[in-house]
Amino acid sequence: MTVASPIIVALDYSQPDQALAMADRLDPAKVRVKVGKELFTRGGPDVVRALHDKGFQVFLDLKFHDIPNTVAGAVKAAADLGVWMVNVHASGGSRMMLAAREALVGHERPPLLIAVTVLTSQERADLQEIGIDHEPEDQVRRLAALTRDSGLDGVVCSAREAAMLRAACGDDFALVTPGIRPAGSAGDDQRRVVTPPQAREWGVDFMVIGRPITRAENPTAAVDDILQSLS
Ligand SMILES: O=c1ccn([C@@H]2O[C@H](COP(=O)(O)O)[C@@H](O)[C@H]2O)c(=O)[nH]1
Repeated sequence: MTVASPIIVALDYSQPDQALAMADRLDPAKVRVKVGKELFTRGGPDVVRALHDKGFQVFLDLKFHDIPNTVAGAVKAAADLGVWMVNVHASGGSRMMLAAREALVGHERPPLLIAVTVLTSQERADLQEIGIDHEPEDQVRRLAALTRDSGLDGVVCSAREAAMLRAACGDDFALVTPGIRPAGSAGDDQRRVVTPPQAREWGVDFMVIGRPITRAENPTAAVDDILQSLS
């Protein structure tokens, strides 16, 4: 299935049935879906298989961050599950990312392998309390360069950093951006937020969108409205 749209819907549910019911209201020709920590911990690989059976490409967002050997094994397991994209934390360092990359060499259908830079829920004060004394943008720049030099396919960042990273890392480096909020919608726990049209203008490849779609009265219409705002 070729999906032209940049939207990845975050299926953050406590019950696999709820996630699959939401998937039934979405069109795999219009969106991809994301399985994160809560849903995967509840539903395991079966929920990913069920989404594949419904025709969706799946971003497995487990943000692996561990010693190189452990992360390599986890990334290989994700590839064996047939996911479209998987991620690690760039702050795990280059040896960890190189091991993850290496784990996919020769795989029949390797997923895109990307790394999280600075969570979109974090701002300067959050970095400061863990000993990082500079702006999120500077930390994102540093971790994106490490990710690119480790041979990964792209990063998770805020769309606020997309134009800078596009210039620094080139056109083939995937920019995957959560923290997307249509104008007027609640920011929730996100801090570095951007509207869909602005994200598009700043050059993102994929927009991860959860609550503005999954908690909308009509999720199908919410997707169509966002797509319309991008056309
Ligand atoms: O930096 C990051 C990395 C991942 N996420 C994930 O994206 C979605 C966003 O959901 P919303 O409901 O649209 O806020 C969520 O699953 C996060 O785990 C992120 O937000 N920021």
